[in-house]
Amino acid sequence: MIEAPIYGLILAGGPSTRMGENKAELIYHDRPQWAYSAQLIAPYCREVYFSVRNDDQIADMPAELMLRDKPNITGPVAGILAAMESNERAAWMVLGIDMPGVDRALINRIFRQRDANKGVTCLMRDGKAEPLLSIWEPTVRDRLQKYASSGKSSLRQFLQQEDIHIIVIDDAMSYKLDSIDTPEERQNFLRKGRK
Ligand SMILES: Nc1nc2c(ncn2[C@@H]2O[C@H](COP(=O)(O)OP(=O)(O)OP(=O)(O)O)[C@@H](O)[C@H]2O)c(=O)[nH]1
Repeated sequence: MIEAPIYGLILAGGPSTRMGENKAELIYHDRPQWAYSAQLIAPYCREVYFSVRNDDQIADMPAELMLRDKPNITGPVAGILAAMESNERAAWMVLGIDMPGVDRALINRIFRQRDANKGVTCLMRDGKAEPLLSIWEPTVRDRLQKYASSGKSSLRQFLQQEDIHIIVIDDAMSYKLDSIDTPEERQNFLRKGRK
């Protein structure tokens, strides 16, 4: 089987309500998190795009790299579907914008252990699949479209009904996948590298 080429998708379309400022623009590693996330996955991807709800959401982000959400769908599903429909032959490596603990070792692991025969390759921690660091194959598109058009928007729920490839993360490393959603979690992360 010929594996689909991987493109990158940084999910950056959330309203960041709990943080109170756009999580994509926060500085963690000496640069805005959108730029850091893209640099992290770029070596594994043909191109990296940013998934946004509208064009003017994030300062300094190159407009030609923004992929707008599919209308009438809410949440990250709208971004993943828009990407899958923009290039139907691509596999998409998806990374949430609010996971500053994700490092090259984790990206390398999912890339190397990808199973393109399954619809989605996903990391798992604490017994749960983590949809915000995952690889989506083109074969899953139709089912995701149907799922979204029935009004559902939970990525985790979608993954539960799919035959996915799971990569289990060691308990000691699972904190790296934490999303940093509040100012308090951010302060902790900046102080001690975890929330
Ligand atoms: N493209 C796109 N990405 C989204 C959308 N909603 C959330 N995301 C992304 O999905 C990831 C997880 O988002 P959440 O933490 O659930 O939501 P959030 O807006 O970031 O934060 P809250 O408003 O505080 O819940 C982040 O990378 C978000 O940028 C959306 O409607 N469109």
